Amino acid sequence: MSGLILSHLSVYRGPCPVVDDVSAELRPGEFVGLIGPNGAGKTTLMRAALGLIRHKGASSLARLSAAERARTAAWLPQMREVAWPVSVETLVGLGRTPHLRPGQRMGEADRAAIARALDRMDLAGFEHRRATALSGGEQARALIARAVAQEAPVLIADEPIAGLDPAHQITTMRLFAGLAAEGRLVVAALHDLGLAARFCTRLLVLHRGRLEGDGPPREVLDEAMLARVFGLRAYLADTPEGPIVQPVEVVT
Ligand SMILES: Nc1ncnc2c1ncn2[C@@H]1O[C@H](COP(=O)(O)OP(=O)(O)OP(=O)(O)O)[C@@H](O)[C@H]1O
Repeated sequence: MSGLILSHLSVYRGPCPVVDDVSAELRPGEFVGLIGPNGAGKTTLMRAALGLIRHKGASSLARLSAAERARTAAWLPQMREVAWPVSVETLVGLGRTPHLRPGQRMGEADRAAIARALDRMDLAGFEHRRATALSGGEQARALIARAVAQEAPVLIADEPIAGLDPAHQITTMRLFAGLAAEGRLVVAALHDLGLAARFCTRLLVLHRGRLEGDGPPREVLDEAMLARVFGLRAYLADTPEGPIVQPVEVVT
C-alpha cells in the first residue's frame, strides 16, 4: 500500500508562504488528523500534496501521472454541494471511474464496492434517491461514500465530518480508522479536536503554514500547544474510551 512523503513542501500566495517548508512521511495504516485554526494552510497543504496546485518542494503523490494518482488517492474536497441531479448510486459510482478503461462498463467488483460504500455511510436504501434532493448532511455522506467507493490506498479528506450529525461524525471517524487499520493511509483535516484525539493515530498541527506538532494525539495535544496555536484552554483527560479533549474557554 502507498503512503505519502512530503519533502520541504511550500505554497506561496504572493510573496508569503501559506504552507511553509512542511516535511512528513505518512505511512500506510495511519489515520492522520490535520489540525489547525482557520487559515492555517490545511486545504492548501492537501491540494499541494495531491499535485492540484503549484508548490515548491516535493510530494510523492504529486509526482504520479494523473491516471496513477487517481488510482492511488481518493480526494474529498471541502465543498460538499452536489450539482447534478443524478441518483445517489450514480454519484457514488463515480468513485469507480479510475478503475475503468474508457468506455468500459462497471462490473461486479465495482457494484460491490458501491454497495459497501453506501452501507458504510448508512445510505443503503438511498440508491435511487436524487442526490440533489438529499439534505446537506446526507449529500456530505454520499460524497464521502463516493470517495470510499474508490477503494484507493490513500484517502485525503478536507473536513469530512463538517455538517454531519454527532452519530454520523463518530461513524465516519470510526470508518476512517477502520480503513487505516486495513492498511490504507487516511489523512483528514479536522476541527473537532475531541474526535481527532479519539480516532486518529497521529496528528499534524499546522499553524500559519508551518508544521508545529507531529505525533500521537495525547503527545501533541497539550495545554501549551492548545493555547499557542488555537487560543484555547481545554479539559484534557484519559479514559478507558480514549482521550477526551473538550475546549472550555478562549484564552485572551
Ligand atoms: N487562492 C488563494 N489566493 C490567495 N490566498 C489564498 C488562496 N487560497 C487560500 N489562501 C490563503 O491561504 C491561507 C491558507 O488557506 P487554507 O484554505 O489552506 O486554510 P485552512 O487551514 O484550510 O483553513 P479553514 O480551516 O478555514 O478551511 C489563508 O490565509 C487563505 O486566505
